[in-house]
Amino acid sequence: MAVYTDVSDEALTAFLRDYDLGGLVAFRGIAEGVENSNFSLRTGAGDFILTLYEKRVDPGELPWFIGLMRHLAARNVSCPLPVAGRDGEPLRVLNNRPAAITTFLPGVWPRRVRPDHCRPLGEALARLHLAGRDYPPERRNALGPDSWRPLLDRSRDGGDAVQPGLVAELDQALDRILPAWPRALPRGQIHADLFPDNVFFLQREVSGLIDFYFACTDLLAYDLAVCVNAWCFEADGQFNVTKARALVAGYESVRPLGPEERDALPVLAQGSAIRFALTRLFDWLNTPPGAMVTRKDPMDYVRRLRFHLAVDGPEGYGL
Ligand SMILES: Nc1ncnc2c1ncn2[C@@H]1O[C@H](COP(=O)(O)OP(=O)(O)O)[C@@H](O)[C@H]1O
Ligand SMILES: N[C@@H](CCOP(=O)(O)O)C(=O)O
Repeated sequence: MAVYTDVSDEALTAFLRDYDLGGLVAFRGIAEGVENSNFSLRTGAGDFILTLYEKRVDPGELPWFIGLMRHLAARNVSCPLPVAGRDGEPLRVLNNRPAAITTFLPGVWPRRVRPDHCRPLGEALARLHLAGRDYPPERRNALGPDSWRPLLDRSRDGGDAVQPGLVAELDQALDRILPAWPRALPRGQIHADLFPDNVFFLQREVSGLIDFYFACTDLLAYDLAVCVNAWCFEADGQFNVTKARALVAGYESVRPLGPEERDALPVLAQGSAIRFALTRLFDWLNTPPGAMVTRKDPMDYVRRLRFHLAVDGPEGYGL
């Protein structure tokens, strides 16, 4: 997480009076992350995470996210469990922001992804998809294909300063991706942002999945394509086929892909790459000065996009 909104000790102490968590013991902002303000919190009852929801989270949708995390946790997916206040309500307001306390998950996210992270990741992703099947409420993917051109429009003015010709390149990619986008693949609840910094490991096994605030109801195989992008490229931009094979094998050991899902992987990976290129580009141009946040380079995802646009079929991913 980042910290966009500061919280004073006094405000936090008053906030905690609505919970049965004992007194405040320690509290600090977490610099990692991009979207919301997060704090690590220790009280008499143990360790927790305090989240203040920021710009991209619609407060009206928070009950959907809270409900999904509760649903998944009840089905043995290790994810943050929202903690209710004394009135039974997990969602409150702090410093004029919607806020929630969730359980702290043990584990460490991989700073350097190895092939042996990818199989357990694939298994965990597929388990999440299966556990989400009986969570009935739907949430539209606000960062799905219909949002990509409008998102690019919002970066049209500054985009070419990041790299000359970038806006035209992204326009052309959208001209190709949008008409080819598959609409009839299996759908369900997806995480939609399962990057390494959202997956904790302990002793080579996945110990926790965090950051469900992009989760939505969309194509299950799109979630796998997000992971191909986030886990299967090296720092120098090279695609690592061994990681991709391990990721897909782990996924299929729990939920086999249909042939139409495999065939769609290239376009799903193109779409996922442009989605992250576009949000990173927007943030690159619009992050408020002084925010405790590290901007992410949109070009990392433009380079992945170029790779996927050159792939013909699932064979390009070693499948
Ligand atoms: N439930 C949790 N348990 C342990 N650490 C957490 C938890 N939630 C968040 N964190 C810490 O906060 C960091 C950023 O969280 P994240 O949800 O990715 O933020 P953002 O939504 O801003 O991207 C994580 O890398 C981790 O260090
Ligand atoms: N994963 C996204 C940014 C969202 O940040 P997260 O910390 O919520 O995962 C990216 O890398 O562009």
